[in-house]
Amino acid sequence: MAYFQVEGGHRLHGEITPQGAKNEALQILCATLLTPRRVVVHNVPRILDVMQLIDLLRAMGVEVEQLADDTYAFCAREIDLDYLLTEDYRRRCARLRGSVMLIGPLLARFGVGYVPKPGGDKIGRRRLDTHFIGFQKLGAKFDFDAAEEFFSVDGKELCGCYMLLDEASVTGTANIVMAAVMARGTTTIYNAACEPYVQQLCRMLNRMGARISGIASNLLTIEGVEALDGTEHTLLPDMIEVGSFIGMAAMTQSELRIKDVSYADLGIIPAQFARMGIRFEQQGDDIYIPQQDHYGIESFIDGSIMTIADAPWPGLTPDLLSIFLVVATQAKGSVLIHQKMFESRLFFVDKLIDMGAQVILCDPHRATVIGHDHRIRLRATRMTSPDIRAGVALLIAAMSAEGRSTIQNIDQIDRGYCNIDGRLNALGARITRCEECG
Ligand SMILES: CC(=O)N[C@H]1[C@@H](OP(=O)(O)OP(=O)(O)OC[C@H]2O[C@@H](n3ccc(=O)[nH]c3=O)[C@H](O)[C@@H]2O)O[C@H](CO)[C@@H](O)[C@@H]1O
Ligand SMILES: C=C(OP(=O)(O)O)C(=O)O
Repeated sequence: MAYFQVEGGHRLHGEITPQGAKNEALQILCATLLTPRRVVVHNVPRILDVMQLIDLLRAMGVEVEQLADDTYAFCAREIDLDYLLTEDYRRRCARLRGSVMLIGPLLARFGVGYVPKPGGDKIGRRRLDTHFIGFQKLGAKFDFDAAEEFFSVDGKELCGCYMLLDEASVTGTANIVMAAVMARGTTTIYNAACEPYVQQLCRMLNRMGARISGIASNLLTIEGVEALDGTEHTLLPDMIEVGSFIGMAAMTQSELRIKDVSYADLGIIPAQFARMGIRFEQQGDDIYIPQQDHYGIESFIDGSIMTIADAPWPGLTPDLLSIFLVVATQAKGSVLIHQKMFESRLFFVDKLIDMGAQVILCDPHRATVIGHDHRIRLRATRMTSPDIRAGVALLIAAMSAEGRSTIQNIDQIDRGYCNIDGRLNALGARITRCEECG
């Protein structure tokens, strides 16, 4: 199993371009199943989750052609529906969360969809009720084989309707939208997730001939059409990578330019880093972070300790809270990190505590961090990456620490960050990828 050895204490300098967005890529690649025509996707990140989904599509019968380093053409002329009942399909789906979004397009186009319990980060309960209640509202029959952990939906004639989602699930909204684009009549989805990646999906579907309005709001209206055409689509830069790099620059006291971030799509993320006291400038579509010896966390106006909490878009994405937490360990001041959506995502703080960080895990959802203001450095240690974002948070901690740290289970990091060691070493980091057990 591969691991990283990280020599801490080296400042970064230079510029870095974020990869295409992982979570958008997973939606967009699934949407290629909606048409027998060719769909070309640009800015595809070479990360484990995306490569595994591409392989899975290929195994289902999709013709996949790599046109350039980051550009792929997909043509789902024929799909082998029998393959969906094989052990190989189950095994591949179980490797990533995004596989759950195969079911909406399959249902729309072929009247059936199957998916085993999808993979992804083990960060707490990750229910799929929203997805399947939505399909049922459209008229599909739903079955869950609890012993096999296998979901099936069946519905040859989907019918548009009004639905109020029980939660603004990101993949749930994407899945239901994809199922509804070719349903008969009009579907209205209230309490829809509206983050930029869902917006991007809806815009791509409209370019393919779908009729979706209300994009960027939580009320989507979809008028069903007979069939969809091919298109070309470019993925947005990954906002979680952008946030990870802002945090990394602050924590390692580095000067960094993050190129082409699509600033308008970052929502509240820059403002939240500013509240941590991190200075940066928007320059064109870049974010420039000057070298800073100290950053001080703001208090609330009434003087109380600030809370950084996640919320459905346009609130702060839960995927950045691990980064905020690690950055706070070297800030001046205190902050409460409140991870509301996932209940098992903060346990990695034990490792930060081993490294000398002042963190109190109040309960599985909340941690209080008292920053060292760079007066005490973290100590290197040996750790394991429990999930993709905690993995990068630990990498940031190791890069700022005194001495040489080891991070195991880096497959978790590779799931979502493309060649992270190579790209950071080009900026002055000292990360060595080792292939055997360390
Ligand atoms: C492949 C992919 O795109 N994964 C992302 C997607 O996962 P995913 O689509 O699986 O996440 P959901 O949006 O369904 O829900 C995330 C968690 O938040 C809870 N929840 C959600 C909405 C809400 O209004 N209230 C609430 O409590 C859910 O119960 C669940 O525990 O969105 C998550 C939330 O941004 C991100 O962390 C994941 O990186
Ligand atoms: C939770 C995440 O991913 P996934 O939904 O793919 O597990 C993430 O990207 O932070």
